[in-house]
Amino acid sequence: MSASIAVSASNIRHHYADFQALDDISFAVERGQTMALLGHNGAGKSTLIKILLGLIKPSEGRVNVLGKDLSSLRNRADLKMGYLPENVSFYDKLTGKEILNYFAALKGIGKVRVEQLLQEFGLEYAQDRALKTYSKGMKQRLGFAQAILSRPELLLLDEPTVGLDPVASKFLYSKIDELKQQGCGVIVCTHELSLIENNIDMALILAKGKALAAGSLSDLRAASGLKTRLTSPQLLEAIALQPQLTSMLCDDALLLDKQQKSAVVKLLTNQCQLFDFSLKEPALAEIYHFYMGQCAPVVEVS
Ligand SMILES: Nc1ncnc2c1ncn2[C@@H]1O[C@H](COP(=O)(O)OP(=O)(O)OP(=O)(O)O)[C@@H](O)[C@H]1O
Repeated sequence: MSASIAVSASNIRHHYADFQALDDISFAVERGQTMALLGHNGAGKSTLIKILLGLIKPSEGRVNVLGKDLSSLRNRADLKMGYLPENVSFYDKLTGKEILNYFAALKGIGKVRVEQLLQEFGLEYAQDRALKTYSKGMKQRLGFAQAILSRPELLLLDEPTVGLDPVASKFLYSKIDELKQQGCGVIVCTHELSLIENNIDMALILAKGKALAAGSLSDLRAASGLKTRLTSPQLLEAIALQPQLTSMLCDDALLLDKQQKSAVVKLLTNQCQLFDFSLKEPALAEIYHFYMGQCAPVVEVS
């Protein structure tokens, strides 16, 4: 196992009684990389997170966290792993500082780190207030501070920005980026595709317990065959000069596959003197919907 791998899962299967929640899931996240864990409700994301945390044992398969095989590990607490659950819920009569001090004591971490985090997350002013007086964003920042108390080398985040305003979300992603730069591997489970798009290196898309796709964003984009959109205010004039482009026109854009892209850009700049154009690669949401469309419809049973 390479030392650069933060977490890897090999051929994970899990069933609850006779229901198969995960079917042959494999992936690896390197240190310094962020992987988005995506999928519909009930796809198996939380089950996978619980397996990575060692909270449930997979029916089959192996998990390696920071170079250690989870199944043979005696004390999971020794692993430098942080976790932010979907709904941060701490005892709300305690103050922010008491909560962090409580977790710090459990993990054998000194109070200086708590003070540093309260300051870093802009919670110093509210540190002596009971949690019940905190806003959603403040609770989330406190939850995130708790998750990184032990300076984790692997961080698992379940819907870290749900319900947060854009500034608060940006702040959390800037913190995630700092951790990445320090070599932390990060897995983010989220439905907020447009928000996470610029903050991830790879994605694992689950549907009904199976991996529909896994890899870097550019690999997923290429494998999907989704096209790049080229738009320009002078597009119609250019097409009048180069009528062979008409077949690529859809609505107000040229839809280009990987092979066509550089040839068309060359044609537009050299032959049509068109320099005012923009290229838009398929967004993560389009890629996600493309792969979801490959599997049979997901029926949600309540
Ligand atoms: N303890 C359990 N016992 C039986 N079935 C379970 C249990 N936990 C989860 N499941 C089932 O396993 C499947 C996957 O659930 P999981 O919570 O992992 O999905 P998810 O992708 O996290 O969904 P969501 O996005 O809604 O949180 C679902 O069909 C769920 O009903």
